[in-house]
Amino acid sequence: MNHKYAIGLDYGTESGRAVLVNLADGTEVAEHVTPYPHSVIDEELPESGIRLGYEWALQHPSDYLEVLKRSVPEVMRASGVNPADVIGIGIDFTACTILPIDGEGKPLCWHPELKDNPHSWVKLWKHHAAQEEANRLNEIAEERGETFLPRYGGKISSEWMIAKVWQVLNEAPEIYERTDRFVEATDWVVSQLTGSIRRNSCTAGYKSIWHKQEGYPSRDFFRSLDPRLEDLTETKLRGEVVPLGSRAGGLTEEMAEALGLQAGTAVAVGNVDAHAAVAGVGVVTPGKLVMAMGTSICHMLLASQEKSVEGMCGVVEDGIIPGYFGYEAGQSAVGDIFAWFVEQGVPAYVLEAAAKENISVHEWLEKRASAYRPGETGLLALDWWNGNRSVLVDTELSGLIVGYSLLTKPEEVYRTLLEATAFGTRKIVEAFHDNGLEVQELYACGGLPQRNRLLMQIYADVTNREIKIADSKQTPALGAAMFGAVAAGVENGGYDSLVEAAQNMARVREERFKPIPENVAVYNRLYEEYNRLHDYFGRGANDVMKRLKAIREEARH
Ligand SMILES: Nc1ncnc2c1ncn2[C@@H]1O[C@H](COP(=O)(O)OP(=O)(O)O)[C@@H](O)[C@H]1O
Ligand SMILES: O=C(CO)[C@@H](O)[C@@H](O)COP(=O)(O)O
Repeated sequence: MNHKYAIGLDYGTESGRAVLVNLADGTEVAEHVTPYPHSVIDEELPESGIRLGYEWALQHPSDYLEVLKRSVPEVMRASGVNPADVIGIGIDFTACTILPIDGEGKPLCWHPELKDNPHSWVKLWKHHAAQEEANRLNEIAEERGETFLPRYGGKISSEWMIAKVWQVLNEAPEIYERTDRFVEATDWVVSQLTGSIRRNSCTAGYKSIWHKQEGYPSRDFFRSLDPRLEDLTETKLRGEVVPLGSRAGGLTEEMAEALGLQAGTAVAVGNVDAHAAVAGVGVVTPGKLVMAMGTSICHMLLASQEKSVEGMCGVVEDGIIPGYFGYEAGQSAVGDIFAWFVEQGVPAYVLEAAAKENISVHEWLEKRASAYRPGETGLLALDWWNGNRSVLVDTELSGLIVGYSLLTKPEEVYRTLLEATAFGTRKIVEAFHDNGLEVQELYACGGLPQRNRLLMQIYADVTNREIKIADSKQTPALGAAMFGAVAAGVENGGYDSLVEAAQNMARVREERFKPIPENVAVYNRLYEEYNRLHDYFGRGANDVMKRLKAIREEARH
């Protein structure tokens, strides 16, 4: 039998990977990861060493091309598959990760005369320096009674397109002026493959306030933000918005040669990592919440109706799986918090003990932390090390741990951080469920479920729900490959619809994490305490976290 294949390209926060997938059953035939040579640029610009502000997070667009040029030929070489049998390519990316480009599609930071200006670079999803713009945008939208606000849980995030673009305008008007278009990185990479820019409906909907029926907010709204933004959507955000699952174009001759594929191979319109993962775990119906668990968590849910839910990131028609309203919520740091603790918070004896046992520090801490019963540490944390995405939508909030004593051990703190992120997820699950969007079961994918069993048991206990785990280690890439297969179409050996692709290609593991009743009971009590802290520090009763940030800013200048 002559098998057909698609390549899924998954662009994460630290690295990008290519996965070659057999379209008959979703088998991942070969995969290759390329760490971004410049990683996350959050302290100083490459070469010039120009210092960046506190909440900045940039990337180098050349790193994205490096992923294509290293990882695609590598999966082709390793698999030995004939390029003629690779019929589609799909891409998923972190979002909202944006860059300013010139009229030829070239990133502004590639221009020697602009590269020393930090605003000419890619702003990564976790760039949080546009909070002032986001606050102002939300105030104005609320005053004007803008109807788009409820679709975004009442607040537009500083992580998203309009706040980031407005920051460029405020702080570097010359860069704004030179920008022909601001584009999502996912659309830019697709344009590098096909030769033309097509904006995808997913990032347009979730991150750029675009609506299938209503389009972008009015000129009047943008003028009320800043008269210079009045024509933003017709100029620097211009471009047809194309539904997810469509074909963006065919691979150019030049790219085909560089990647070892055939020119004309179907390329799907860009997608978001977490969103591609929903198809990747085979969820194509309502009631199943998918958690893409990595440096952050994105929570995705399908429904047949549009409802308002506090603090959700957005509801977009056809935004995840065509035919449904797709809901997204999230936590802006999860694995990142554990990484922070491992890198900054553990004493030397832990590092030595882990090295002696030949396991990672995470594994060492997990093993020790597993010996504790829920509640036994006496500690409780608020998981806001990178602000709060849902349900408070406030990047100015920060982390907190209560209950330290002279006896507190590193593994207890680690366990507390795992638990805090689980409480953050429960808050999101309840926000959906209490607003009439039922959440019956949880599906988990991403790097964390594969690496930390204690974490997954805690999530099952805290949410009191069974969790199914994706079989694939590369679920977003598998999902992206499905979009590639749909872009190619059944006539080329692909699929007619995403539902069909998911039915044939997606898998979850047999093993499930089930809630343990006695743990659930203790976590219910701890969650009440979490909720009290959450509302006290997060809803204005005590803005100490914001005051501390303001004092820090003053001290730094
Ligand atoms: N054993 C572990 N337990 C908990 N977290 C871990 C473990 N190993 C790695 N991590 C965290 O996983 C995160 C990376 O997740 P991954 O899904 O691979 O990346 P991304 O979110 O960039 O796609 C990092 O933040 C890291 O701290
Ligand atoms: O916000 C989104 C999607 O909307 C993510 O791209 C962002 O949180 C980054 O995800 P990762 O943690 O890198 O998987």
